[in-house]
This record gives sequence, structure tokens and C-alpha cells, in this order.
Amino acid sequence: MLGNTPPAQPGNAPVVLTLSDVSIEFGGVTALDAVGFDVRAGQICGLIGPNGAGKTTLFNCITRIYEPSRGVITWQGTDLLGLRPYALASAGIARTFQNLALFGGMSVFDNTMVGGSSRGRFGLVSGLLGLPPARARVRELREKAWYLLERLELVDVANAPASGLPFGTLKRVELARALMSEPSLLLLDEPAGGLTHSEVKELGELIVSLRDDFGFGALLVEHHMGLVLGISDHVVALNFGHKIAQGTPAEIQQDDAVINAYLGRAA
Ligand SMILES: Nc1ncnc2c1ncn2[C@@H]1O[C@H](COP(=O)(O)OP(=O)(O)OP(=O)(O)O)[C@@H](O)[C@H]1O
Repeated sequence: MLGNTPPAQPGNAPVVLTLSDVSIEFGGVTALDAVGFDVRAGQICGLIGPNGAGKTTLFNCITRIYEPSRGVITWQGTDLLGLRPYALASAGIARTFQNLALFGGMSVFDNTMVGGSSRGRFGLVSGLLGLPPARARVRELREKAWYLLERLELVDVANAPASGLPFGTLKRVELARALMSEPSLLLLDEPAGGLTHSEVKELGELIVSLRDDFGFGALLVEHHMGLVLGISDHVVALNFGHKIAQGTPAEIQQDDAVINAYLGRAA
């Protein structure tokens, strides 16, 4: 129903997101200095680095919250920096939020439906008047939402307001909402934050199985090293705004610059 075709080998899949020479300064602080790397279709790319390394800033450049002072970001061959933030979802990029961005008073089902609105194909007037194309589209979105709620084991809480549900459950609602737009790239902003050890393990398994089913690529910004190294196909390490290493999780674990960065020494 949903999704892209998962590539058999994410390492050989076509590049979908390219960052090249991405730089940004805040006053006298160089938050990112000439950072470049690729994310391939269907690949889970982990982005790691100690506090202040530039992970969130990079995430904010991709999500069009910050404007890089230099560099190029290309999404499926087009200039991502030419897109407005609200155009990302219709371009195939969805995100989750570190501190969740759900409507507490709305039900889990309605929160999930919100994620489908960005890819609406009917006009405002027909939507307001409930004309047949709009009704068909709403029916399609509702079916998709139920499908995702089933897939993410949220059917039992579908009609419950989001506020009051356990944090781990809300993380799954965020994923359902993001998947409503059928993204080709999912940007995950510290998804393990606030979760227990066993919830992190379950979340990692869930992200991989959703990727396998739907074929999206993912950029995973995360402090939880176990999660990043456990589920990423490729890892990029930043420190003081510089890319200090990239490679497979096994390569990254043995990289001297990464080890030094986490031991508190400048690379
Ligand atoms: N809006 C801003 N104004 C001024 N400085 C900023 C701003 N955003 C980030 N910085 C600075 O840029 C650098 C990179 O910060 P960033 O938040 O991207 O790091 P991070 O790797 O996400 O860190 P953490 O893991 O602690 O969230 C830091 O020195 C930070 O103080």
C-alpha cells in the first residue's frame, strides 16, 4: 500500500540526498564547516557527535529552518535549499521531533491523519464543500491511517487523546504521522530521547522493519550510540562543526578521531 521499493543493498542504492560544503556560523561560532556526505535510497544514515558538534544545526539546515551561509544540499537531483519548509513533505521528506509535535487534545487517529494533509491533491474549495474528489481523498487517507495504526500497534489507543499516553506510545504516533506522507526520506531527531532501555531496543527494531517494508531512507540524529550503531547502514561523525569520519558502524567504532572526540579531545 505505502512506500517505495526497498533496495536490496542500501550501500549500492542511488544517492537521494547530497550535502556538499555545508557551512553556517552563529556570531563567532562556526557551527558547521564544509560538511558533506550522501544518503542513499533506503539507507539508514546515523549522524553522531558530542554535544555542540553541529548535529541539530545540520538537521535544521536540511529541514529549512536554518539557511547555510555556504554549500549545496541536493534532494533527488533538485536544490533542496530552494524549497520552503512546508514543501518538504510534498517533496517526499518527513520528520519526527525530539520533543514530539503532537496535538495533545486530539485523538491518536486524528494526529495521524494530520500527516496526510501535506500531500493533499484536492483543492480547498472542493475540500470545504465535501465534493467527491475531496471525499475520496479523505477516505483514502483514513484507510492509510488505520493501516499505519495497525502496523504500529496503535489501534487500541486510536480514539484516545494523545495527552496522557506513555511517551513510548507517543513516539510511535509520531512515526505514524510522519509515514502518512509516504516519505522517501525520514528525518529522525533523537528518537531515543526519554525512552527506557527496552523501549530503545524496540524502537530500533521498529525503524528497521518499517524501512524494510516501506523502503524509505532515514537520517538518524541520535546520542544513543547503541541505537545508531545497531541500526545504521552508514554513520557520519561530526565534531566542532567538522565531519571527522564516516563509514559503517564497525568502522566508526574503531575510528581514532571518533574515539578521541568522545573522550573529550579535539580531533
Ligand atoms: N541558534 C543558534 N545561535 C547561536 N549558536 C548556535 C545556535 N544553534 C547552534 N549554535 C551553536 O552551534 C554549535 C553546534 O550546536 P548544535 O546544537 O548543532 O550541536 P549538537 O551536535 O546538536 O549538540 P547537542 O548534541 O548538544 O544537541 C554549538 O556551539 C551551539 O552553541
